[in-house]
Amino acid sequence: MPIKLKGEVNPDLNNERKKCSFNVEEMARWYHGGEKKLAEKRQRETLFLDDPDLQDDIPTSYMSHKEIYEYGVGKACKIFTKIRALQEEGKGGVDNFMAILGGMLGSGVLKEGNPMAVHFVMFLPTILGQGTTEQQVEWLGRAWSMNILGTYAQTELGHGTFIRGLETTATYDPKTEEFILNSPTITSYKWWPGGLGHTSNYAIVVAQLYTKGQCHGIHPFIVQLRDEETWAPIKGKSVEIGEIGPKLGMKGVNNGFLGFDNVRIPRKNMLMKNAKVLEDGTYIKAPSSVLTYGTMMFVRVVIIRDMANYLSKAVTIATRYSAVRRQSPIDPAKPEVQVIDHVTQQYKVFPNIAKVIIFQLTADYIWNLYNQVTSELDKGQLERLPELHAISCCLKAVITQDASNGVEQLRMACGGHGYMEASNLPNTYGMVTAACTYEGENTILLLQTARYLMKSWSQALVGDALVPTVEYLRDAIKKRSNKWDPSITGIIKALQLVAANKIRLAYEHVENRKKLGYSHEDATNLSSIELAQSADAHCRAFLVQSAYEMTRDLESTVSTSLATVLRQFIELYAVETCMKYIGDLFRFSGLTEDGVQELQQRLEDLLTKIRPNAVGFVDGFDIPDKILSSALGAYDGNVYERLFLEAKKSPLNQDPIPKAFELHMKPFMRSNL
Ligand SMILES: CCCCCCCCCCCCCCCCCCCCCCCC(=O)SCCNC(=O)CCNC(=O)[C@H](O)C(C)(C)COP(=O)(O)OP(=O)(O)OC[C@H]1O[C@@H](n2cnc3c(N)ncnc32)[C@H](O)[C@@H]1OP(=O)(O)O
Ligand SMILES: Cc1cc2nc3c(=O)[nH]c(=O)nc-3n(C[C@H](O)[C@H](O)[C@H](O)COP(=O)(O)OP(=O)(O)OC[C@H]3O[C@@H](n4cnc5c(N)ncnc54)[C@H](O)[C@@H]3O)c2cc1C
Repeated sequence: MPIKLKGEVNPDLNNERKKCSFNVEEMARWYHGGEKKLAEKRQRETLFLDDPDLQDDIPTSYMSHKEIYEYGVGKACKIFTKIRALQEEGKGGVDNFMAILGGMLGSGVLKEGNPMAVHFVMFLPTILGQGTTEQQVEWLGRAWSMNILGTYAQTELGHGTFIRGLETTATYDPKTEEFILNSPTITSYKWWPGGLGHTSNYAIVVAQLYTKGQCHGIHPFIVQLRDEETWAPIKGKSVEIGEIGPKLGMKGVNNGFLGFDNVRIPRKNMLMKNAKVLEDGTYIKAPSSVLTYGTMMFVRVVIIRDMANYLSKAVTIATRYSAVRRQSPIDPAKPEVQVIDHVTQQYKVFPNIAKVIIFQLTADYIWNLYNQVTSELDKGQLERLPELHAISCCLKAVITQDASNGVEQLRMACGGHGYMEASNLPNTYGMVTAACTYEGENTILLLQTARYLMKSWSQALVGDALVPTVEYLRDAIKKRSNKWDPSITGIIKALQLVAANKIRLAYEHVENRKKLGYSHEDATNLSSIELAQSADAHCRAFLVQSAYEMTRDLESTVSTSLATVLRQFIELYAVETCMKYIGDLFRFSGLTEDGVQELQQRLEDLLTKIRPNAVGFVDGFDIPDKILSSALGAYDGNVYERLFLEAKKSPLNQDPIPKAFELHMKPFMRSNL
């Protein structure tokens, strides 16, 4: 019997949708920032997803490495042609880029990643944030219209995290008013930049600046890599360039390597909004050396929404599949149940739905804070930069880690079929887990936050004023333990108390080690497990608190029925966080055994309350099938038919007798007859 799609929605999914107690369209409006934004999102999606030129004729899974790249570049060009047209009509602006470059619409039209993404995510923002007005005039127009394509070349084969240790040199020659770029060692070769391999003809290169025989640390330079007409690497052998080879995921991103042999660039190509080199080689310092790190902060901030997007896709797939999949009766006398009725399955899936909401709210918070602080920086006010750096580092680390764990958990929640590429969960995992490493490896970002927390603790000890994100430390100094209070505000206080005590202990252990004669750096390294954990605890308390505060007036903005379900998810997030940190809560918050049992009961009650709304809730994320790209997660729930249709696409299934039979198996199987 030929397998066809039925054209009907799976009856179990139909029933789920009938059970939903709130209006899904209202949820979509709330989640996407209001009616206007939702309508724009849908228009944009229709424009891209219905374009015949942007359909996937062959799944990329069956393509070679080279084909994936060529196909990706072709699609990227089509995508940006459409974006250009929208710009010309005055539609969309930055929202279009946010959508098309990230894990929602972007991943729907280009599953293996976009080889031109770093052009918009880092090349342009670096020129904007670190170039002078003249440099912006010179470069931004051509870059914005994509007449040149750039990347951000910072990481080297030998150094990614410790960027002060980068080895590429840019030595100023006052005679010609040029910088000479060199890669003195194999470890100094640039390694990793997205699109560097074959897709960019310019790069922001981060290199050690030498002038008048002195090193002034790392600075950004605009360097041409390829001829604009022929695309040949410039000046014969002086630039060595290529791509680094296959990776776990992001297979279409064309990450590259790059080496310099006496490559000369004009003085004006050093980005000089902050530090400067004058004609005679005189170096003028920036108001703060960390301003060079600004682009990294920008990307850490935008990654948060990207993680919410990827997780929302994974959890939509797993929730719908869990409603369609029937396996094992609960009562042996009755039929097999939908797997979503197994409570352990609810525990795998629903907390991940909650995380999407929390991450989305956090993305709004951090984006607003980023915009406030950067507008202050433009006026020369640097006071709030350390706070933004501290909170963005731990949020990037915790949220990428949770999203990555979440996608993997959801893949497993789909059993064997989750392991199929046709589920789109393996590819989603590849995209998300990369974010745990890029833009600052997560452990070192937690340690950056911890560095700030140590300073904040010492300020709290002497009664100095504290910024809002660490204000709770002041109360914790007065009160080291608490009486357990199970309300949400009580949970927030308890999580803050855990964080504050972990910060205190890490601080005391660093200080004790210093008293034993260790240097500050060695004492810090010896205490770094506790330091990283204190930053993690700080971030988790922050996530619950900010979600609670950002939804304080929920009842006045949405219907009671939607507010009720949203509150259930926020409460589930808070309770699940407590259950994960139960040992810490016992240590520091006055939680008792009775309190734990109450939390367990509450967790189970919340799963039961959420159960009838789960499918409706993920429908409210409003993710079109073409973006989900999943046989398991499509709106109609025709899982088995779709899995079959996908399997039929395998090149091996195009011929009933495989070539390998005549070639290898037959001679082998008959050789011992
Ligand atoms: C016109 C333009 C429009 C464009 C529109 C387009 C919009 C696009 C939006 C699209 C959204 C789409 C979704 C996103 C999709 C994502 C796509 C994927 C792209 C992949 C990109 C990946 C790219 C990369 O990975 S680039 C390389 C990144 N590398 C790193 O992150 C390196 C990590 N290392 C470091 O950051 C540092 O080395 C560090 C911090 C670990 C240590 O540095 P250092 O040794 O100098 O510091 P310390 O001694 O520890 O500290 C000194 C001092 O500085 C403070 N500090 C450190 N960093 C910062 C900072 N960034 N900001 C502020 N302050 C900082 C630190 O706290 C210390 O302060 P003290 O006061 O002394 O304590
Ligand atoms: C998919 C992808 C895309 C990328 N795109 C770009 C790009 O466009 N441009 C670019 O310039 N780079 C890019 N990168 C590089 C990326 O930014 C680095 O890989 C990242 O910053 C981590 O650095 P590393 O690889 O040197 O790791 P390492 O620093 O070598 O980390 C190895 C281990 O050492 C630990 N470690 C290192 N230092 C410390 C410390 N101080 N304290 C405690 N532990 C420490 C880490 O925690 C980790 O466990 C990309 C990477 C990936 C995976």
